[in-house]
Amino acid sequence: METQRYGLIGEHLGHSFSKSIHEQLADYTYDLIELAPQQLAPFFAGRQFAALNVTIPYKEAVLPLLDEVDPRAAEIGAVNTVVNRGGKLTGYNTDYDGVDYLLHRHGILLGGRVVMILGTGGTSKTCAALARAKGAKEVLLVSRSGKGGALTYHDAAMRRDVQVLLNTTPCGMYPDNDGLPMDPALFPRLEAAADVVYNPLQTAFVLRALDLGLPAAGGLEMLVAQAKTAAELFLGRPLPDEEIGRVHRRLQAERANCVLIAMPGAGKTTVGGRAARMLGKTFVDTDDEITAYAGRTPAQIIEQDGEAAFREIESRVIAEIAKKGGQLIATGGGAVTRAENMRRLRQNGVILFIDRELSLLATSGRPLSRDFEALRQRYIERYPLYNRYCDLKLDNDETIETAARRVEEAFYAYFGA
Ligand SMILES: Nc1ncnc2c1ncn2[C@@H]1O[C@H](COP(=O)(O)OP(=O)(O)O)[C@@H](O)[C@H]1O
Ligand SMILES: O=C(O)C1=C[C@@H](OP(=O)(O)O)[C@@H](O)[C@H](O)C1
Ligand SMILES: [Mg+2]
Repeated sequence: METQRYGLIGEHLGHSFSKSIHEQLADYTYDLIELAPQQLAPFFAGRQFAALNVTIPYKEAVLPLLDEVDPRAAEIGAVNTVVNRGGKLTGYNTDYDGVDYLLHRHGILLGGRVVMILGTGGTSKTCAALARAKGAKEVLLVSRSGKGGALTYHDAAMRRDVQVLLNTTPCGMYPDNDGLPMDPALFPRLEAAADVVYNPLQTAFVLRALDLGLPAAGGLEMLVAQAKTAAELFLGRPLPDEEIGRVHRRLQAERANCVLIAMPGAGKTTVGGRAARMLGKTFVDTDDEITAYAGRTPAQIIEQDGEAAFREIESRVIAEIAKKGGQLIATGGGAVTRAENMRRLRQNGVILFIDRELSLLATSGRPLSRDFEALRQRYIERYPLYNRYCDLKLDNDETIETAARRVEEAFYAYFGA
């Protein structure tokens, strides 16, 4: 019975999406199997599994424990998939297929290009093998130490000819969400960038490249694509390529935050609470979180310490909230006044502007909306910001229920889920 077991081995698997992905792709049960380093060899010797995925820190360590290694995995020197066929263990590297899919999907070409790869670990080797196979003009590796033929970050920044930039380091990964391994803007000939990090959904690195108008992609599609190839090896039969898109869209809709922006009194809190229930998301109101953090309401902070002090606290609180996924976030009306807030909220979120006419905006309990002229002035200042930062815009000009339904529909439509 035990040899029917499927799953993922690694040291710490708490946050892994692999169980959800595999169980959407196939009908086996997929276990997350945490192993301490000394458990690895006995686990393999026992052979009590049908097939496995392997993650950090065991992708290289499993090599000597296998009977056979697929030539590509051997070339890369890392295995992420093991299949047990009648007691004989064969290792594969489907991360390669995952990166290949990701780049192809986003139209990122490596052939004839100068490709720079940040990091020198297992995924870096996978990307380098792919770049060579695609006929890259040059493959540059970058590491902090600059050992083993890699460039240091300092020297890497001098290379004006880089055309494709790939991040394989954990820089920018949760909870280091502000981390930027390298600024894509340093490279005048850059055509595209990709990041293998998938939490957040769009790293600071990916967002920076997108802001430069370049094609750029985060690692979630790669994760799904490598799982699809692994599932094919597990099952011994092909799965349709469309499965990758289907699972990816669902996973995105599940993980992404739905972020509401709008003028104070436009209905972010009220509509958001209802839309959160419809979307099955955790409702988070940044003003409530500020109250919990500071022990005073936003109105009290503004009255006692002024608006600037409030904005500081608001940014700190938003930075923490924005790191997590699966939430509906109702912001305060002034969140858009700081670009850093919106940059952080974008990492995991889709931004929805729920527009409500100036004359309909609620004003009670809002110190900044006390006199109409002040409110009108803010409306004029902020209206372009809500438009600039939103991915989607909808009107809150009927009932609260209707607005909530519009939020739900727009959010799913955004992901095609
Ligand atoms: N479509 C709507 N119809 C009627 N009242 C609404 C509508 N949208 C919002 N409101 C009301 O406006 C007030 C302000 O809403 P709130 O959610 O607190 O706004 P915000 O969080 O954007 O400041 C609440 O009393 C809410 O019930
Ligand atoms: O617009 C603003 O500057 C503010 C809006 C309020 O939130 P709501 O938009 O939910 O009213 C609250 O964050 C604070 O009073 C400041
Ligand atoms: Mg509110």
